[in-house]
Amino acid sequence: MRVRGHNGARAYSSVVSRTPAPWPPVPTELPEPHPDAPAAGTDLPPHYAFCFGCGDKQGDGLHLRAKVGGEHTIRSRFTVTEAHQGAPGLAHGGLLACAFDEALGTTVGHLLRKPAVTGKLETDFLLPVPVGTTLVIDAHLDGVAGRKVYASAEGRLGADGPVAVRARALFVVVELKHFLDNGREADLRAVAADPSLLGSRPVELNP
Ligand SMILES: CCCCCCCC/C=C\CCCCCCCC(=O)SCCNC(=O)CCNC(=O)[C@H](O)C(C)(C)COP(=O)(O)OP(=O)(O)OC[C@H]1O[C@@H](n2cnc3c(N)ncnc32)[C@H](O)[C@@H]1OP(=O)(O)O
Repeated sequence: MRVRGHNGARAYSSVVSRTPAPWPPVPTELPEPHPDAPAAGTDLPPHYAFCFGCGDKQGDGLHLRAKVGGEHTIRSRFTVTEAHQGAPGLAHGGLLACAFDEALGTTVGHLLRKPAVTGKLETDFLLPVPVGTTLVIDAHLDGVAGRKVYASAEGRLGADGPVAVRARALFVVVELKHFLDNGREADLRAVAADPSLLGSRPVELNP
């Protein structure tokens, strides 16, 4: 969207501007790591076996794998397959956004040890990502303001390659009730019957 400033000069809304808005957009605090947060170097299990981002039981999913980097960072990887194409031989942008949603959500969930959902997700696609590429995503917890959690990430074409995608997101901390009230009953029952479907959430689900 193009808008005009008070002086008549052309200005662009943040939707199309390449000049990043201040981030985080509100004053935040960076919390101490949660005492139960996994240590640096820990390989994280998929959080849900049927998750499109990380689940083992989701055939054409992204199968993202994550490892804790430091107090406020997690590194994730996924390899683009033929099932992830948008244009011939190139990753679909929406699937890349999904990978960042997963990588950022994993960072928030594991480092804060609180359930949170994506409220807003913004992506900058800087380079095409070919099929066969392993995208290496470094995600950072940037700050917390009440229930709002801000996180950002950059994804490289291989560990030492150029940055192809950047993302910034707002997650909102929710009660577990959010999932119980809104999830499909059959899926909640399946999880209650087989808690191993949830990789890292030691809670009882008894719908
Ligand atoms: C014991 C636990 C242990 C944990 C262990 C962790 C291991 C797990 C590891 C891994 C985790 C998973 C990784 C998965 C990653 C993928 C995640 C997804 O894709 S989630 C699916 C997509 N997202 C949705 O479906 C949300 C749908 N939206 C909603 O349900 C609501 O809108 C919700 C909850 C986001 C907010 O609703 P309200 O009624 O609760 O709260 P309101 O007051 O509206 O918002 C709270 C604050 O946030 C701001 N806000 C909300 N949405 C906003 C937006 N889009 N833009 C800007 N601000 C927003 C509001 O302005 C408000 O701010 P003010 O407190 O007033 O300052």
